[in-house]
Amino acid sequence: MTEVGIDGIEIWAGKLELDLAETFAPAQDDDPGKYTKGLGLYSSSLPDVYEDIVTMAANASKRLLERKGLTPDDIGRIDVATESSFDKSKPISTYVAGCLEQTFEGDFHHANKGERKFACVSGTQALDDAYNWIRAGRNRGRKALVIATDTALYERDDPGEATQGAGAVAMLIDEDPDVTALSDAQGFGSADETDFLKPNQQFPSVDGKRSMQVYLARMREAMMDFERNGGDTHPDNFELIPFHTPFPGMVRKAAVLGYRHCIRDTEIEDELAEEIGRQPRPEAFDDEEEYLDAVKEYTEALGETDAYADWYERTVQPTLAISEQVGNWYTGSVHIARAAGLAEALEEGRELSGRDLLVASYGSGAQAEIHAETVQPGWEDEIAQLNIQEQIESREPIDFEQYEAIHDVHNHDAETDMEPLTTPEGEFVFDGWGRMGERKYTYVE
Ligand SMILES: CC(C)(COP(=O)([O-])OP(=O)([O-])OC[C@H]1O[C@@H](n2cnc3c(N)ncnc32)[C@H](O)[C@@H]1OP(=O)([O-])[O-])[C@@H](O)C(=O)NCCC(=O)NCCSC(=O)C[C@@](C)(O)CC(=O)[O-]
Repeated sequence: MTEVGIDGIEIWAGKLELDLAETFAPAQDDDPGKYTKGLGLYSSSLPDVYEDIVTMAANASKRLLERKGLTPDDIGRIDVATESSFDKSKPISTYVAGCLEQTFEGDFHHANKGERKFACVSGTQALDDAYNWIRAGRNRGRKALVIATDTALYERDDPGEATQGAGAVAMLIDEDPDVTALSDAQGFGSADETDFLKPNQQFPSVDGKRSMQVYLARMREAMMDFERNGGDTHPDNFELIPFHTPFPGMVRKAAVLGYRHCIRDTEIEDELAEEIGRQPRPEAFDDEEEYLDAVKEYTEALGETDAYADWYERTVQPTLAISEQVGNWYTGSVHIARAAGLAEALEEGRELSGRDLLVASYGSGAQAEIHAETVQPGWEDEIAQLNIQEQIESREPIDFEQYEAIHDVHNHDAETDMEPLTTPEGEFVFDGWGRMGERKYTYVE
């Protein structure tokens, strides 16, 4: 059967840079180590005055379509995943198509457009929808444009403020893809949770500590479902494991638990037995608390082993290279983790073609999804085109006062007037309001 998957990726980062250790930590009276060592974050990317989820999505998409030599006629679907939508009826994909039609010949009038919502996991769900549409043979030779775009802002002084970020990831989904082919096997872990939600409000209500527990619980469920579904989870069989990355510290916590789960009853557990013993099994304990204490002790010891450190260094650490500089991009987060991992692998000259990735997506509320992807022969050329590191380096650093003002600019309830801090060039910009309250966009040469 023809492979279906990601044929191209482009990333657009918000143009402003808030340095967490140098600028944010002192203003919050915090030790910088909380951000850099604890959360694993160095800076956040934030949108300038003229940027929003539409401009970032349209700018990433324009670059992707141009690079792939495509016209609107080649696109049969535009799916946008976001949890920062400003419109409860008109999907963001229509705004994005409107932008692109300003610069491309033709239009997207025959493309099916929509918007996906399930917190951060909706980026992966949109990918899934596109995959299923092509697999069902309803695409008539056309490709799907899947975009994950968010401005992840929290209420000022919410603990989540440290993890903010803004950016978009545009992905082209097609037959015979150049980057990765998606597998059919999937695992889900899904439950009605109230850990992070936005009931008719722009900024989330968050129970941060609980959200971390829910993330871990749903990931575990998804992993077990994936295994029941025939999915292979032997840790040595994956070159990279991109996780949803609200902040790298969260992934550090998930990775050691995942590794413990996946080495159980494998030769890796046997080889480590001499050093740290075998994993505690519940049947060996009369008391659940004693069992859980033993598991905690084993996990801490496992995290200190060379076997774990080598595995983490090879499969997980490379996926964090973008997130640690840009923060949480919600729906785009796991997709920048994939791109970061592939970009690091390319730089190191790793041969990944034909090898597998295990992709672990998550959205609060809450649902985790796990699937495998196989890296395709064209991945090196595709990944070499990414310019996200240049974007990160050329962001405009902002001081705390500017940060406070820019947070207000993007706060739907605040009235503020601020001059942009950067000058747009060759990109779509927000250009004021239309007669029905719609946002308007224009292309700046
Ligand atoms: C995550 C919290 C709760 C943390 O906020 P907090 O409570 O202010 O931070 P903390 O005090 O727990 O410190 C964070 C870590 O830094 C350490 N630390 C402290 N000081 C230092 C120091 N000097 N030197 C070194 N380390 C230091 C500290 O020990 C801790 O590490 P841990 O104990 O957890 O390993 C907050 O940022 C938050 O509420 N974030 C938003 C929610 C979130 O990101 N949850 C993640 C899971 S849910 C998810 O991923 C879904 C999401 C959020 O993306 C939304 C969606 O799906 O739509």
